Amino acid sequence: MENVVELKNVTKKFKGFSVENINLDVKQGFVTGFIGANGAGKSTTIKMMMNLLRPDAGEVKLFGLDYRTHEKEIKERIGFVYDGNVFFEGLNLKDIKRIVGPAYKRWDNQVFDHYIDQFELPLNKAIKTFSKGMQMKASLALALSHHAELIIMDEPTAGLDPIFRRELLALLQELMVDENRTIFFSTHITTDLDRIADYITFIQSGKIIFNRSVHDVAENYALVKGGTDLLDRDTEKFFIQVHRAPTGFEALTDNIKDVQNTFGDAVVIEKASLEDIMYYMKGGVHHV
Ligand SMILES: Nc1ncnc2c1ncn2[C@@H]1O[C@H](COP(=O)(O)OP(=O)(O)OP(=O)(O)O)[C@@H](O)[C@H]1O
Repeated sequence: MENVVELKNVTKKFKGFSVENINLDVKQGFVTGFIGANGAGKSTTIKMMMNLLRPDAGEVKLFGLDYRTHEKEIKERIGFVYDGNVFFEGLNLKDIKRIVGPAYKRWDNQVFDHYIDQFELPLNKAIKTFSKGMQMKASLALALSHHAELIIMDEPTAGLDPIFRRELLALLQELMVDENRTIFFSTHITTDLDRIADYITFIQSGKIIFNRSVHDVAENYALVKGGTDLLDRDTEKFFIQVHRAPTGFEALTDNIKDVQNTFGDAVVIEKASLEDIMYYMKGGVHHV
């Protein structure tokens, strides 16, 4: 299986925060969702993928190529969507089409017009008058109009109303009919990922905790509920984090087999959602 993005031992240090020694492969032909708490390092990682930030150490490769020698070729093949305003504020979409289009070899006016129409965006109004959601749509229309193989998005659903959010997810699914296409996007709305993601990358405090298929995540993690009398030094080792309440405990495990063998019917084992996993792993992964 080919990787369209490869980060090898990538480190970026800021004052008070660093992305440490990240290794991350993004697989071609799949949708990967990038999750993590506020300030976990998602945007920093994405910026390094886009060469908007240079790592202090390590290697960043897109399509097996290095930005130092193939920047233009790499950028031709990526569609980038992010929250910040990428456009000159005074310009309208007609101007932007005229300016951005010729910069790409595979720019397709017809596709651009199609999305502008579908997203109901005005061509003649200055971008600065657009709402946040409209700006995101405009950014998306531009990213989709040059037949990009890899779509990288930093929180594309932020600021979108629930209806358009669903439409966007349906659109992304349609795009994936092209088997060579890859989508990598960060989000806080983990239910978006239930709909379309094949892989989940989870970052916490600048470290990649896992990069696994949705199936693997579902198979490996579970929520366990039971009476606190079941907990002792030995049994607590099965859990990543335990929350105690007067009515009993609730815990996340990545060791479902041992939990089943030890507790049998004395506990309830439930599917852990991505939110559950993020919540219980907050503050670091440590077996209690
Ligand atoms: N240019 C910079 N200079 C100094 N610190 C920075 C810089 N860019 C990011 N940081 C810090 O790095 C940390 C990670 O930020 P980042 O934007 O990557 O997080 P994130 O996971 O995208 O968060 P959010 O979900 O809130 O968007 C934060 O503590 C932020 O303050």
